[in-house]
Amino acid sequence: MPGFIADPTEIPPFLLAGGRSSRMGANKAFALLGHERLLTRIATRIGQQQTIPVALNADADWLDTEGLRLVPDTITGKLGPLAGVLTAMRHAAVHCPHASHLVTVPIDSPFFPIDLVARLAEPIEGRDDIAIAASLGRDHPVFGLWPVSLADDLEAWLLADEKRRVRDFLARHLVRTVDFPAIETMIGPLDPFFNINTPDDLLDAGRWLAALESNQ
Ligand SMILES: Nc1nc2c(ncn2[C@@H]2O[C@H](COP(=O)(O)OP(=O)(O)OP(=O)(O)O)[C@@H](O)[C@H]2O)c(=O)[nH]1
Ligand SMILES: [Mg+2]
Repeated sequence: MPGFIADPTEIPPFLLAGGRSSRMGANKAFALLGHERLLTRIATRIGQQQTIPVALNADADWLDTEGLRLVPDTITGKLGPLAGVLTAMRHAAVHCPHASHLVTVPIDSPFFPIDLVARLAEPIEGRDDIAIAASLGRDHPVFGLWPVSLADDLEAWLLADEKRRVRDFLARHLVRTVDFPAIETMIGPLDPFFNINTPDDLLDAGRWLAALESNQ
């Protein structure tokens, strides 16, 4: 029996790339993993699960969006990933008026599960429920299903809460956490939400990619 979300493939997807990449020292979206940019890899990976084109949440001055629709933050000041989530909510409300939820993925986690959206949708029971991913005992709220209905609440909270900790926002709402297992590889278990922040992380990601490719 389908749950509240009848067809997860119809959830609009947003790629969060509005950060500063300060630890990387250069825009992470254009970093190469294997022969591919992170932007290409992540957009393809989330896009192949969804029927609605991927929107790119990034700064308004990006010239190279690989054909993705650019959706800059609706509030200024680089207020963190939830500013991207708010932007996605506002965009979905206008452009996908039938969607109760949208899905976000960050620009820097190249190995996320391909059944991400279907699994996040399973526990949603109502229009105001949030679902986030977890693995190995850690939450990854940048991988989330977010209700369009929470836009005003999120905007008010972002403007009022100086710390803007994601977990403090989540504590105000009903959150379903979906746990994903590690991926077994020749060089050990890989966290599916392995996240690239630094040049060293990018090198590690290259090793994980090679290990995954030899799995196949
Ligand atoms: N829209 C938007 N997205 C953000 C913002 N800050 C971070 N993000 C995104 O949230 C995700 C996780 O952020 P981080 O891993 O800290 O990436 P980052 O902020 O670019 O990198 P650092 O500057 O090194 O912290 C990434 O996909 C970022 O692009 C923001 O102010 N606005
Ligand atoms: Mg950051």
